[in-house]
Amino acid sequence: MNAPSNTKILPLEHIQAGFDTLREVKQTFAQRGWFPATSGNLSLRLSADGADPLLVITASGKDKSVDTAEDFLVVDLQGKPAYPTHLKPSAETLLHTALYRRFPEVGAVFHIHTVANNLVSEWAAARGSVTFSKHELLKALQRWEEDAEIHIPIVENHANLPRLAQAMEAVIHPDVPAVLIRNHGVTVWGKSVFETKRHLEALEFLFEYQVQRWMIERL
Ligand SMILES: CSCCC(=O)C(=O)COP(=O)(O)O
Ligand SMILES: [Zn+2]
Repeated sequence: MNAPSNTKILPLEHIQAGFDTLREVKQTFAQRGWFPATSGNLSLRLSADGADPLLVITASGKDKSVDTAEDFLVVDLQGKPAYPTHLKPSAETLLHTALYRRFPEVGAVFHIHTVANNLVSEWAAARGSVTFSKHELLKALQRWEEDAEIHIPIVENHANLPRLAQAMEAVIHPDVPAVLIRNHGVTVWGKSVFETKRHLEALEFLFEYQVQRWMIERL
């Protein structure tokens, strides 16, 4: 772990457990090719009850398919490192902190770039959202009704991160745990690492389904 031994912010074991948890997720997603070209970022809240305003987040610009001692750091809800470190938090930390501030129950936020999520975000950008209905996997997003549907909002890919965070904050809905960023990727959240991973897997399934469906329809 890259935290100095005199860290007073939380028990070191607690921080180490957060690093270990995110490392497992990082390895799983890397094996799926979900972090091309250093893209993607992961974070979790360092307390089960939301009392501690500290997060573990991936360091910026790392090859996320490789494990090193410098993959994660701890930041506060403003995205500032919680202890002196040469590591830089993810360039997209503001997107994570905006979600933790807005939803005290959010325990983890994941962001990945895939061809499928980029294609869907581009295809539906003019509408401002993409809708999925009557899919079994909507249950993984807490939609249990037979005629369930979900609208995933899409924002433009502003290069200015505070602007991108603002755009995302303007469209997030408490019942829809994801935002697509046009030709960039998807940011997904949930109450726990388990729930956020389930949300992301369900959404990536739906994005791939959509892309393959267009291909079939054009045959
Ligand atoms: C080459 S990826 C461009 C930045 C990005 O979109 C991303 O998800 C990764 O940024 P980070 O600073 O978290 O490594
Ligand atoms: Zn990104």
